[in-house]
Amino acid sequence: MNQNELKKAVGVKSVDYFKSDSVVGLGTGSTVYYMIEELGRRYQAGDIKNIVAVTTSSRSEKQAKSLGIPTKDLNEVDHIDVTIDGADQIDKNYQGIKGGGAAHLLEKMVATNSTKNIWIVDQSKMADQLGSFPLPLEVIPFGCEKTFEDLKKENLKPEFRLDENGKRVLTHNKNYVIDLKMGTINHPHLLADWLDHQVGIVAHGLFLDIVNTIIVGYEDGPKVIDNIR
Ligand SMILES: O=C[C@H](O)[C@H](O)[C@H](O)COP(=O)(O)O
Repeated sequence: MNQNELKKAVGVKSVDYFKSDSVVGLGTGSTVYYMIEELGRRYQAGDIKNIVAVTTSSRSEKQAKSLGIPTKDLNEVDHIDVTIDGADQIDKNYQGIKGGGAAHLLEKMVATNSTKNIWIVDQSKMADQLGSFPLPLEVIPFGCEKTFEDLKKENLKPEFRLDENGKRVLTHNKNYVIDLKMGTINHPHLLADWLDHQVGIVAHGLFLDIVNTIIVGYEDGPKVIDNIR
């Protein structure tokens, strides 16, 4: 199986966790794409009824709407029952890095308002330690060079994320993305705490103590890691 087939297998399987009469959270990314496609199929077939979806990007919102899945803003629901999202890297303690697609601010807000969080990944995302995947930050443009210098002083190896035209990538909220390319993150909680206290950083991609279930795509089929918390 190639990587896309592994992503599709976990995306399709994950929809078993969505139930009728619920509020569902839809993450972002190439793995989530397959999940939303399958959710649309089951919704149209009437196998899943009476749901409303809160999305984490305009991409996922557009896809959900194109399949007829009703959507609402996070402000319009009192909670989300189950959110299914992708991840960029997951360590042996099931902590994660997200934001490879620059959607981590909305994803974190949706995740922290969800009763249950499920991540769907192919096997290449599983690692002993976090950090070989660069850690994304969303930073406000105001004073961003100062923010950048502060990160540099801490030896966090910051780089502004650029698009194919060499322009700084803009997030949904028109902020910049800085990727930290420090290689290995030895103390994710300490780093998350420090980043949480930097004023110009709106969100970082460390998703710690959040996930409840992970579905990993292997050659011999998806494996579910359940009851993580
Ligand atoms: O910002 C993007 C999100 O955090 C994605 O969920 C993450 O990058 C994984 O995406 P993919 O399934 O495409 O690897």
